[in-house]
Amino acid sequence: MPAKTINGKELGQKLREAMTGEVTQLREEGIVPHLTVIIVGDNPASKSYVNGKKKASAQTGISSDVIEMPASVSQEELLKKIEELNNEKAVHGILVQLPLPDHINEQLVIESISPYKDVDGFHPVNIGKMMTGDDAFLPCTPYGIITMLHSYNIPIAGKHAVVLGRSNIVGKPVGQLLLKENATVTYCHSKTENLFEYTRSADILIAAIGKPNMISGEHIKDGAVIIDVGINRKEDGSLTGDVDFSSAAEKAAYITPVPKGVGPMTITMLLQNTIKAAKGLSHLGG
Ligand SMILES: Nc1nc2c(c(=O)[nH]1)N[C@@H](CN(C=O)c1ccc(C(=O)N[C@@H](CCC(=O)O)C(=O)O)cc1)CN2
Repeated sequence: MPAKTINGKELGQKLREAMTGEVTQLREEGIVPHLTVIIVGDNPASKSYVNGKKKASAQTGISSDVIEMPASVSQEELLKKIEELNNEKAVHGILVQLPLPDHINEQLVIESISPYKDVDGFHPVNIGKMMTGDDAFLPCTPYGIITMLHSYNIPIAGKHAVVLGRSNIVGKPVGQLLLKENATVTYCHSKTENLFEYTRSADILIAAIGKPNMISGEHIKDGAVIIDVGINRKEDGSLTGDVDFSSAAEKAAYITPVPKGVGPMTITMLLQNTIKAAKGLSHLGG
């Protein structure tokens, strides 16, 4: 039987509608959740993601603004702006769109954002809390993936989850979140030998390697759950994932498409984190 498609666009939309109620409630209490996004340079993909964040915020009743800085901005100037936003009471969430130009130390920038306003969930304090299972801002893409699995009632406990990729923003954290849900987790990466032996043993396969169509039906187990995090742009401008959708869908039980799979969930979970930040900071008197 062909796989069920996990529609991240539809699910994201449904969750955003539910969030509208939460935001209305906060506004009635005098708290207007506010997200500030900083974008450096003019990478077209980054611009389009930032636009998506702005639109989705407005749709949910979250106020937002975008600070555009030229690619030539100094690291010092960027850090100074973040410091100002850390001290601005009306700003609940701060997000610096990645990637940054080469002359800027990305990790330093991430660490300069207050952990209370780190709605991307990239700050080491939030990463550490996520690892220990404490309350934290979760990185949006991994958070979106776990939300998808829960929403489709896909069992995780006891399953073999194989994560392809070890980036700080997707691979490493999604493995941790799956472990927290009692999956047995294997990380694979560019140096993994006999990679397809692992992919074929996965009950849940997370493909986050950035190689178009690297995984196809022959590389997966019957009845597996396939989560495709790859966003690869083809020459004609269209998008393709790390998974060859049609051959994988013949064998899988569930599969996410690209587009309309994981991507829209990333933005949805950012909104959820911004609401959380607004609630948390208001309790701290901010
Ligand atoms: N500060 C951050 N930078 C980046 C993050 C992040 O979470 N925080 N993630 C990615 C980019 N990203 C969000 O910023 C993102 C990527 C893709 C989508 C999305 O909805 N994709 C659509 C397709 C859109 C298109 O046509 O290009 C989909 O998959 O359906 C949303 C957000 C790197 N940087």
